[in-house]
Amino acid sequence: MIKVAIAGARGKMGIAAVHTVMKRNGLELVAALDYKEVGATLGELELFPSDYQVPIFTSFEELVAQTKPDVLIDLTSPQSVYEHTKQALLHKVRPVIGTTGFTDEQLDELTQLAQEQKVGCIIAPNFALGAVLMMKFAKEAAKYFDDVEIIEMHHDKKLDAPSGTGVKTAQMIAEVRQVKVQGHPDEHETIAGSRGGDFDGMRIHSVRLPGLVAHQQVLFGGEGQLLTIRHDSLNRESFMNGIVFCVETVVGIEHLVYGLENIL
Ligand SMILES: NC(=O)C1=CN([C@@H]2O[C@H](COP(=O)(O)OP(=O)(O)OC[C@H]3O[C@@H](n4cnc5c(N)ncnc54)[C@H](OP(=O)(O)O)[C@@H]3O)[C@@H](O)[C@H]2O)C=CC1
Ligand SMILES: O=C(O)C1=N[C@H](C(=O)O)C[C@H](O)C1
Repeated sequence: MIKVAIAGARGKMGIAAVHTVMKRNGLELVAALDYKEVGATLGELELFPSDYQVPIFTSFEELVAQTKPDVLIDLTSPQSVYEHTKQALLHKVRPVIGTTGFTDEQLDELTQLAQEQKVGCIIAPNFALGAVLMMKFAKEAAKYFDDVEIIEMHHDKKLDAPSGTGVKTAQMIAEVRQVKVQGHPDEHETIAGSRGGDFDGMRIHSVRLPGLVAHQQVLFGGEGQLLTIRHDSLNRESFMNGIVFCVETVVGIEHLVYGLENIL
């Protein structure tokens, strides 16, 4: 039995993850980590059935001492995720991280820490299988098309831009594409930001609208042709198989993995 703790259990992703872990054979939800006092157990919150007698902690040290989790799933916010991941690694609790918004420096530090601690850690900018395939296909296409624009579209409650998936897509493409400044060399923005974020000359555009969940198009342009690779997550269930896969995988590794494409 893998003992799991969840940070962010009250959130959109957290609620779905709590139900997923509670129902999954071989996983046991032993604790929730919150930053404010919201109740003694998840079952006391209106969000969950009353028989979800999972204790809620605001102190990670107490959570570890009392419930001894094997894995911490983090689905919180860009502000808290780095510290949660670091604390988990220091306590030898394996992090499975869905929260996005890491800086490159933070990823480097956590990679090093996981190595030193010999503790498995998975940071997955996107848990949905289709999104991982979209990124892989985009990397393949970029070998042949070096003009590319990424359009990521999310619900309007999202805190970080560009999305973790948008950044990861650009990073994967950059592994096979030379830096190239796109568009007209003399182009000029009459409204700042019109051409999107610049990643090695690729442009990333972030759309935020109520009604959206998580969507991305990667557009490649060539002489007389366009190639569009698109993925849509229509609900948060689309991420749950990936979370379970990561929890079951992270207990068998001793280093940090950034991106599901490296372990699928
Ligand atoms: N990797 C993937 O496949 C996916 C990743 N995500 C990412 O997951 C994260 C969460 O997304 P989502 O569920 O939509 O966001 P929500 O805002 O719905 O949920 C986040 C939850 O975390 C809580 N929270 C904030 N800070 C802390 C903290 N320090 N400790 C414990 N809980 C905390 C919030 O509480 P409160 O509101 O009271 O502050 C909230 O309940 C985002 O970074 C998002 O980008 C989302 C979907 C898929
Ligand atoms: O905030 C979200 O919703 C999502 N966040 C992740 C990201 O930033 O890429 C994954 C998915 O796109 C949903």
